[in-house]
Amino acid sequence: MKPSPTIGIVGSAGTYGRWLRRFFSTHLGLRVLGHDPGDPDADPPQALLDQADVLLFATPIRVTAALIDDYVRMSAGREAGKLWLDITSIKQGAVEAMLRSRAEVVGLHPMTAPPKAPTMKGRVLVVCEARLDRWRPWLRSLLDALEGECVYASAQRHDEMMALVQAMVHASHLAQAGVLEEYAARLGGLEAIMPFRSASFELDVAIAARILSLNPAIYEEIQFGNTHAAEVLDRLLERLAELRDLVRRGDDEARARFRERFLRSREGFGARALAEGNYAYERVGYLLADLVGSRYTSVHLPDDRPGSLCTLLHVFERHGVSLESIHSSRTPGGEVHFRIGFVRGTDPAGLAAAVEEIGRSGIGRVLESG
Ligand SMILES: NC(=O)c1ccc[n+]([C@@H]2O[C@H](COP(=O)([O-])OP(=O)(O)OC[C@H]3O[C@@H](n4cnc5c(N)ncnc54)[C@H](O)[C@@H]3O)[C@@H](O)[C@H]2O)c1
Ligand SMILES: O=C(O)C(=O)C[C@]1(C(=O)O)C=C[C@@H](O)C=C1
Repeated sequence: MKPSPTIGIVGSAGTYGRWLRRFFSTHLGLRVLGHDPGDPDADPPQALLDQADVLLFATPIRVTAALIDDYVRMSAGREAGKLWLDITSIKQGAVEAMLRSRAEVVGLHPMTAPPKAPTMKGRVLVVCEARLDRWRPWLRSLLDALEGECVYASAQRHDEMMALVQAMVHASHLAQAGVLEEYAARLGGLEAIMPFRSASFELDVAIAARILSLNPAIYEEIQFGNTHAAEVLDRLLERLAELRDLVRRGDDEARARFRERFLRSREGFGARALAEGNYAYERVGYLLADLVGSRYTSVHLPDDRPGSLCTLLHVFERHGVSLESIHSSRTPGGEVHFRIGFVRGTDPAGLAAAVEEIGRSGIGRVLESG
């Protein structure tokens, strides 16, 4: 095992492949080779098999196990002593295929689309250690550098969990999106419904929109490629059908049954999960409320040093502008920015002067102001 291994990424031109290439080369300073039929300048598979100490598969779920089998055949034993990784959303097929090689094998699953940030800080990363020995210290250093919240599981347990965490969640939101589409003609589309939103509705629509915006092949495969998904969908459908039947019946007995069968889930959740979930919801609710506030300024601070936020806030203080909220986020390009909300009745002239000073002095770059 080398301290600075060469990385080979299969699927290097894909959404995650590109993020990983940047992570390994820029963040870790490692040499990276990549193969992808979508990139005419990519390295041939043989170069990866010859030169890469760590081979990582970041390819479409549906083809990954068969592709790994091809690499096992092409590698013909050269992989002994090396480390093979994959990031497929369904782990059993890919991990079993990698185990047919002679390499050490770890399956990874980032529980997020590629972040705008350079690492996985704050995101969950599932780690399936299938055959790990000499590469263990390097894997540890990789996981540390990724800064994700690691959870360890066998590939089978991962897939069982994902039937709940992904297949059920995606299916429920895709079903909601379909119902909203059906009602759209009568009610005037989502634009007509949104003004009536609750925070729950807004979040559910955001989740559906997120799913519908990302790679459709991933969402298809998470339903069709996870052998545990159909059973979870059966359970979900049974619950919904039972609820529908009770609501149609509508008598006191049906209501009592609803309370017992549905609202009693609070006991199953347990006091702690209820309290934590409820608190998380409230925090997100405040965040959503802050983000729709119409008096705000979004500022990127180019000078990443202690005290630069304080300097920015002093500008508002000097111009007599009171802040109501402040949140950090990232632009689609990945730049950290602060969205600052102002109290009702803020003097527009004072605010304009503060915004002007921030831009002119170079303290920050004003991205948006409302
Ligand atoms: N995007 C996400 O949100 C996300 C999150 C977690 C895990 N994943 C997993 O990451 C993997 C890649 O997802 P993605 O979103 O980057 O998909 P993608 O479609 O953007 O990228 C896949 C890449 O694989 C390439 N490819 C196809 N066949 C190949 C072959 N024979 N050899 C080499 N490359 C080949 C494609 O040309 C493409 O560039 C999937 O297994 C997915 O489950 C994705
Ligand atoms: O949209 C996101 O950032 C996601 O979390 C994507 C998501 C998910 O919806 O579960 C989708 C596929 C990946 O396997 C991991 C996570």
